[in-house]
Amino acid sequence: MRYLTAGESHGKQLTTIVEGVPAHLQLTKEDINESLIRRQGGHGRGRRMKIEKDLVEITSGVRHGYTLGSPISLIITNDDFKHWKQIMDEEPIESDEEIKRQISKPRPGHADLNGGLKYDHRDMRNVLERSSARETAARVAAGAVAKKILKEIGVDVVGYVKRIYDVEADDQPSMTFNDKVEMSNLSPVRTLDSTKEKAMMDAIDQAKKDGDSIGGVVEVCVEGMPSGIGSHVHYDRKLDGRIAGSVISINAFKGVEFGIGFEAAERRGSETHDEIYYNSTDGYKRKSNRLGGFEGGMTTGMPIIVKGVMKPIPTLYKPLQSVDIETKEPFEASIERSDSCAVPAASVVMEHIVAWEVAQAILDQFTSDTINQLKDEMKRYRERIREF
Ligand SMILES: Cc1cc2nc3c(=O)[nH]c(=O)nc-3n(C[C@H](O)[C@H](O)[C@H](O)COP(=O)(O)O)c2cc1C
Ligand SMILES: C=C(O[C@@H]1CC(C(=O)O)=C[C@@H](OP(=O)(O)O)[C@H]1O)C(=O)O
Repeated sequence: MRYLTAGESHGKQLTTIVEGVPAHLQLTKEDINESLIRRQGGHGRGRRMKIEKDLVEITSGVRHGYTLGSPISLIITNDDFKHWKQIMDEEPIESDEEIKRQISKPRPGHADLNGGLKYDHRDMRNVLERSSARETAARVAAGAVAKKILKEIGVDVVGYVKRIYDVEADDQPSMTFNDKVEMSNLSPVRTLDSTKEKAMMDAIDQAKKDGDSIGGVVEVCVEGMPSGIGSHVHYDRKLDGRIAGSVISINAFKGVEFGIGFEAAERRGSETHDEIYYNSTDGYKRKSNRLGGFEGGMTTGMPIIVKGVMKPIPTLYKPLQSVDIETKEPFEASIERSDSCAVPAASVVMEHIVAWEVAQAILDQFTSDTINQLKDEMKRYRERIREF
């Protein structure tokens, strides 16, 4: 299974093409819209999210509510396009006024300067339109399809906010999967403790008031995975590696860890590894899950627990220093609108990105022309490893 996305932030639409989805999977636009709407939520978003109402149109690959096995194309319209028609027009530039609107002032923390240098775009709008995290809506649409496949084989994925700036969400060892699902319902930030929710929102509001921005940590949990998904035999088949790369590819994500992650550096081996036991009902199990569900690039059968850290949003009302590429003179970047914190929204993005990687690894491993073939193969595999 693979996917491609296309679309500029203020262009007409975002397009996702998903290829390799098993036939006969029940899929409606509502399945995808639920995810898209969640991604638009969260405290700290700017004015753009008031303009957009992300709803998908399925234009191929699905008929009468079921996948055909052919490529699925998904369209999300940018409602803001109506305000940008002239700026985003594909026709050649005609007026001097349009030339004057070109962006020659790269913003620190964005792709503007590097992309301008690489692609020889002196109008850096040609870079920022595609580097914008607007693209994550298209990726969430693909992830929503992946989540539908996973649901059929008893695998659930959920993402939630773990930390915003200096406020850590509760980390109760007794936290159930349902608690995590509860935390994933942004309203507009969700933790199990309303005082923490308020503290997170206060931190976001304070940063905004100061003309600044803040980041945080997102956690994703995958339940219901059998052991042995992924592979140790080649670097690019290691599922933890694929997930890590994919998480870092989310705009503004700077770090990733599985289970105890970086804390492993401060622990002894006896306090790090997950001991194995066996019982005939469950097969091979672990007494702990410190390594977040991975050994040797393959799943251990314990929940996958993966965290990603998001840097503070780079566009600030309190401007940062940069250089105008036309005059080579310093300037201070001023802005019209921006998110001040997008960690809650990013928790939805990361959930869908992890779901995609997990589903893709499963489809690589099992025959999956039809969803029933996949279900049968997974069932047989689960039985085999239980008795192994
Ligand atoms: C959901 C989401 C929303 C974002 N919103 C903004 C924003 O409003 N303003 C901004 O400057 N950056 C925003 N970003 C971050 C930038 O897209 C990102 O920092 C930039 O593309 C550079 O990529 P890099 O940080 O990965 O190097 C957002 C990121 C995500 C995931
Ligand atoms: C549009 C989305 O996020 C955008 C991501 C983004 C950026 O620079 O990454 C900048 C902002 O866009 P604009 O400049 O149009 O206000 C965000 O709103 C979205 O998440 O759908």
